[in-house]
Amino acid sequence: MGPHPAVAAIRLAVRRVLHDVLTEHTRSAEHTRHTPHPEFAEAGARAGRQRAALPERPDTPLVLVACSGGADSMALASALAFEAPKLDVRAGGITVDHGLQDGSDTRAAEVVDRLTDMRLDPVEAVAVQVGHEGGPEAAARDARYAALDAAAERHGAAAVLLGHTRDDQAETVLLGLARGSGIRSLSGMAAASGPAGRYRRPFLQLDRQTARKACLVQSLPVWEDPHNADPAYTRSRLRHEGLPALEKALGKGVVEALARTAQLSRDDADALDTWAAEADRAVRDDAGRLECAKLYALPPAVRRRVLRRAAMEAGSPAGSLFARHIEEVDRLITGWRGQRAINLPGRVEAMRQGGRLVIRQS
Ligand SMILES: Nc1ncnc2c1ncn2[C@@H]1O[C@H](COP(=O)(O)OP(=O)(O)OP(=O)(O)O)[C@@H](O)[C@H]1O
Repeated sequence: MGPHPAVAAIRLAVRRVLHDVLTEHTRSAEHTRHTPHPEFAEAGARAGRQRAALPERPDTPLVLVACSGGADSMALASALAFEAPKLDVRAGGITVDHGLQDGSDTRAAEVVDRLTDMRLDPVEAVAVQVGHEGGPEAAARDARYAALDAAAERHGAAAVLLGHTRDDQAETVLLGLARGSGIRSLSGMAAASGPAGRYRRPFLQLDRQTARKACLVQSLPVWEDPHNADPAYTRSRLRHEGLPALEKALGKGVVEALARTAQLSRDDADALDTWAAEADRAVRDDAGRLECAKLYALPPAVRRRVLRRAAMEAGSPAGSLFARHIEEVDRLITGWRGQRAINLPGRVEAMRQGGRLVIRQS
């Protein structure tokens, strides 16, 4: 008898990602072998040789699972532990202790024990200090990713797996929708993100229920994060009140539809970004200044992206540059009536000078 369908589903999802990681690892190992490091190349050329010996990369890549001890990431860890040895991939695990609840260190130690029992190696608990910037959720996330990045570097990991599910994706899409900031935020989380696509989300197409079921049938003890049920957190309210209400009103398929929206929006947003990068070159004069008449002729979605790029180039931080800022700059093009310079985050100002739009440090 084969594994329970839920277990088969989580394993398949992980196997697919491990295949990708392996393929990329092999490709980059080949590349490293055949492309001499600049220093070595120079020394080699001086010595009349084209290639210099380089330390070989280990042939078995390491994949780490980021595990909170919750159902999603425990299911992920179990699937990684099962699939990795079959593919000649090394598998390890990291749990982050945010230090936000009493006994969080004990819990982190328990997660370490469970991952070790699954024969993952290396396994590590990392304690972090959570600041306040951007609110409690954002601060914890920033601290967590910083710790995961550091762990990945320290261990030379080829990838770090995260347990986000289709339900998490649906929540992210709804949060983006409610922010009113365009299709990039509707595109939710990417299957691969972070430095060199380090973070992978094998369960992005899988529902949370399947991950839970897989833990249940494998008798994996899971920890319920009290924050996940805490109505003080926006995401928690969405999970426990918002989405169930939507499902009641619109039917059960809404989570799947929202996740599909994420994928479609991502493709659209990527296309528009590419288009905007091309338009950016086309709307500049010989001195590289933005020409208002050419900007005016662009479709609004492309023009706003060109303006956003220009503001960021001038030093506006992406995180504080909102749709309303860009709309105001856009009115210098589409609704010109002699407005004054517009202040943007990061001490950047946008103004119209003759037929040109100038965006610069104020
Ligand atoms: N404390 C932590 N240590 C390590 N990884 C974490 C931690 N918290 C979250 N993660 C990673 O980020 C993913 C998303 O976490 P989040 O808390 O947003 O979702 P979740 O649905 O509650 O996941 P889980 O059931 O695995 O806790 C987790 O699946 C896990 O891979």
